[in-house]
Amino acid sequence: MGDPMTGALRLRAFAKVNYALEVRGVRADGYHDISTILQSISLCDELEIERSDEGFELRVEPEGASIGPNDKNTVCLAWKLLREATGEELPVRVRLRKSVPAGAGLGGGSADAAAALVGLNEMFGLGLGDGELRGIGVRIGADVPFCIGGGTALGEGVGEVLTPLPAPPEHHLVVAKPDRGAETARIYKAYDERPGEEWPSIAPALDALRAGDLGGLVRSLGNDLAPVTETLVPEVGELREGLSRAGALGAIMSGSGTAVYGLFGSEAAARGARRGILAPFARVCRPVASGVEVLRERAPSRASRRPGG
Ligand SMILES: C[C@@](CO)(OP(=O)(O)O)[C@H](O)COP(=O)(O)OP(=O)(O)OC[C@H]1O[C@@H](n2ccc(N)nc2=O)[C@H](O)[C@@H]1O
Ligand SMILES: Nc1ncnc2c1ncn2[C@@H]1O[C@H](COP(=O)(O)OP(=O)(O)O)[C@@H](O)[C@H]1O
Repeated sequence: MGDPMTGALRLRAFAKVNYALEVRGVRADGYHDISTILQSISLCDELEIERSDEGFELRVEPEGASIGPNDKNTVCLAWKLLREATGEELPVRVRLRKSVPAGAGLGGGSADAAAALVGLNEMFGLGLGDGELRGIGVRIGADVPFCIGGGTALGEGVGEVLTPLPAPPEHHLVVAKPDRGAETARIYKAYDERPGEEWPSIAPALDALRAGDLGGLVRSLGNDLAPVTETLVPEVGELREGLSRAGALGAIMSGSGTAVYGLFGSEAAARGARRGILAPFARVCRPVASGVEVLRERAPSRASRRPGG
């Protein structure tokens, strides 16, 4: 449990990629049952949560980051749900520094919600376990439960039934995104309307991870949603081909897109390839073992302490 007197917390909220994603069927509520292998990556947003006297205040940086209104922000939704679940006031000011592009399939909004849940739980000494946080998180988005723990995991159900997997063999990624994004709901809907021709199964990717076989993982990268997004946003396919030409061992779209990533055996190879990628967003990343990292705790200033808090 965290120190209830903690005045401010800084957290990293790590993005994710999907090494493999298989859509298994549609449920009565319109959501899709999937099997997916999720991996946290070093690309991250940063949150600074500071105690205040009352209510909730959010400042998003850089200003003009097009992620919608503050009251719909996943950080605000996390705060509201946690307040409801615990009956505590949780007065805070949050600064959210975005680096993860939105509409990318990199789970940035989900990661921010996960970091807010973990941070508020710690700051206010709420004592909720990971299972309870995941139960709140799934009400914000299907990827939030994964982002709370992060690392490498198999996601089933709508992505919230999680089984930890071994960390992947060492590699680096170049993650790139065209200007246009994709809306997850629209991509799943277009998937339903599209005739057959699915990529077979995540099983070989699971075997490769369990065997620590990078070549096997590269050969079994796959995503049922990729052909759908690539039809709607042709730049996605062009970027994927660009990454392959630049020397990626394998390249595939993440989640519902429009980000694409390539796998490389070394950081030097990834950096070399990135220089040749003409995309508005292109970063070299590595896999990381957690979804949220608490960076440092600062002693509370007198002004920010609640009486008796
Ligand atoms: C495709 C994936 C793969 O990891 O990631 P992203 O591309 O979003 O990062 C996930 O399945 C997305 O998870 P997430 O983005 O959290 O989804 P949510 O906000 O819960 O849902 C947005 C919308 O997508 C559709 N949806 C989402 C998850 C799922 N298993 N089936 C669905 O049909 C629903 O129409 C839902 O209203
Ligand atoms: N903190 C947030 N960061 C990013 N997007 C957010 C956030 N809060 C709400 N959103 C909204 O959610 C949408 C999807 O979030 P995003 O991080 O892009 O997820 P995806 O992994 O589906 O690409 C965004 O386009 C934006 O409108």
